[in-house]
Amino acid sequence: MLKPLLLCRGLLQPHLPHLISVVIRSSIDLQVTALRRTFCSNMDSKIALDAAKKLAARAAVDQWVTEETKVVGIGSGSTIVFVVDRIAERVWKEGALSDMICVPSSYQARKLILDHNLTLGDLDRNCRIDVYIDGADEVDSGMVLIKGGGGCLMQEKIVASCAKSVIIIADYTKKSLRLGEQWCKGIPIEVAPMAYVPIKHKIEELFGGEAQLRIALKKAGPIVTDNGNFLLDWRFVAKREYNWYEVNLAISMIPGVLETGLFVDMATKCYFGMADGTVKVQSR
Ligand SMILES: O=C[C@H](O)[C@H](O)[C@H](O)COP(=O)(O)O
Repeated sequence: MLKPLLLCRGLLQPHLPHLISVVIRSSIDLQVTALRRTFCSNMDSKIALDAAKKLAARAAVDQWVTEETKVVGIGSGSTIVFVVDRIAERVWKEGALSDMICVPSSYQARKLILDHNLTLGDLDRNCRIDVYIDGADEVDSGMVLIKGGGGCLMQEKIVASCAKSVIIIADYTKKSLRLGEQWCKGIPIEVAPMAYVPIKHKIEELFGGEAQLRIALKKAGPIVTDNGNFLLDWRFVAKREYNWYEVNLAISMIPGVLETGLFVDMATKCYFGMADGTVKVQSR
């Protein structure tokens, strides 16, 4: 029994370095193929999602930004980029909307407006907004929104509150029946930095779940919003029935809370770009 084994070892020994390198190489090849596949499927889904966002943005702008629109509020995030692109196309290629003013809801929105050579406004001079357009992280069947996934919510809510109509644009992954079905990162809450610990405990005591300070990826420490504040992401209890109007009110009343990412009774219509190339419109 031992003899054939020893014989086999003796035969294999000179080839061992080559065999080891073949095994390592094929394992690396397998990993590279797996990575390439993940990258390609991520790219595919990014392309599909961007196409859906673009569809929704175009439909919303074409329907809501007309010659009668004098002031438009510009939201923040990745979807709003397609909105500003379409507005700029209408202004610069189609010669439309010549005296329309854009009011930003964030540093990013301000930059988008300036980069597209659109007219920049502000709430001091333009506090009556015809239409506010923005993205959302999730929209439930009652059109309650979660916003702030990208760190912007306070200025968004302020600008939206000055608008006659609030139009939400999103890809199909944002549409859900209940909050938390699609968006699992929690409800963002903007808080005064000195108060984030007591606020965290109060929210958890009142409504369960866990509120976590949002930590920056490329900076040691927390994310700081455009307004110099911190963000808590409150992961609520998925199975619990919440009355979002009351939850929003109660959290807003906690000293140090500056704004919540819960937008209740604000959206007029939501435009969802769907995977099949259509646009679904949801009304309140
Ligand atoms: O903080 C960001 C804003 O509330 C965005 O509007 C929201 O996160 C949706 O962003 P996106 O269009 O990138 O999905």
